[in-house]
Amino acid sequence: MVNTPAPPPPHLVTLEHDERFSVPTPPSLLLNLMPRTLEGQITMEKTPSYFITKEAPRRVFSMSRHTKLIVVVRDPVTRAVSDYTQTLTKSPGLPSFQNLAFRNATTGLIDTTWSAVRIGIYAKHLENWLRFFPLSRLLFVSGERLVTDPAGEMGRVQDFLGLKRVVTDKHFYFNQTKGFPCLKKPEGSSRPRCLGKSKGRPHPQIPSEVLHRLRDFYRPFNLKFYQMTGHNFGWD
Ligand SMILES: Nc1ncnc2c1ncn2[C@@H]1O[C@H](COP(=O)(O)OS(=O)(=O)O)[C@@H](OP(=O)(O)O)[C@H]1O
Repeated sequence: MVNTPAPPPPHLVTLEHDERFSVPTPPSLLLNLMPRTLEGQITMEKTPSYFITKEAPRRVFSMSRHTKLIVVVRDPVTRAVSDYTQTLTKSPGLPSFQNLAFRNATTGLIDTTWSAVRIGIYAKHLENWLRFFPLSRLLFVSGERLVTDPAGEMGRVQDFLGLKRVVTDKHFYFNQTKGFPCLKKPEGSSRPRCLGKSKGRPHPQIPSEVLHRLRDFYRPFNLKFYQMTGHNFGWD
């Protein structure tokens, strides 16, 4: 969520506020939580759960209708497995992925109340945002391209925010050990930096028929999402 001042000459991204694990905040409080923003600065706030929270679009709109919204999306099947992997590290006794994903294993009925499944129905969540914000206020960043072409995706982000393209190819290198792109020289440091251990973890092996069933489930929602955004993310 990016709060930009109305006349936009911004050239600087300044502050980030991560509320991932907190309850959604009402608009009046939301604004109070934001740091003061000088002209020419952009305040960024990062709360992944806002995209899927029913009340969030109205609240963000009431706070500022000029807010720009950036959503990173990846193949919902991989996303579900990634989500499961993260929960598994916190609760090692968790039932298997397929136990949680299916309401009925025999019929293959998917359990859409399981958050790891529900979050990936992007078209449904986007509908809620489009009641308040025009599509032009939203940027969808491809999680896959963020790995294969981080500078390209960051280029789109900078353009969307009306920033000069400062972050380019020369800021990234591919780290063979991590298996992901990393920053060559983060701000204020002379040493390269990759994302932490909790990003890019190996996923458990999920039976292929389970993944196949899940892929079938998501297909219509993905197609709807491509139509709504005008962007084919290539997940099918
Ligand atoms: N450069 C780089 N380094 C490491 N990981 C990368 C990178 N770019 C994207 N990814 C993918 O980001 C996934 C983690 O994202 P999260 O959704 O957990 O991030 S966040 O908590 O919302 O910030 C994480 O998912 P997992 O692979 O399931 O761990 C990665 O695949």
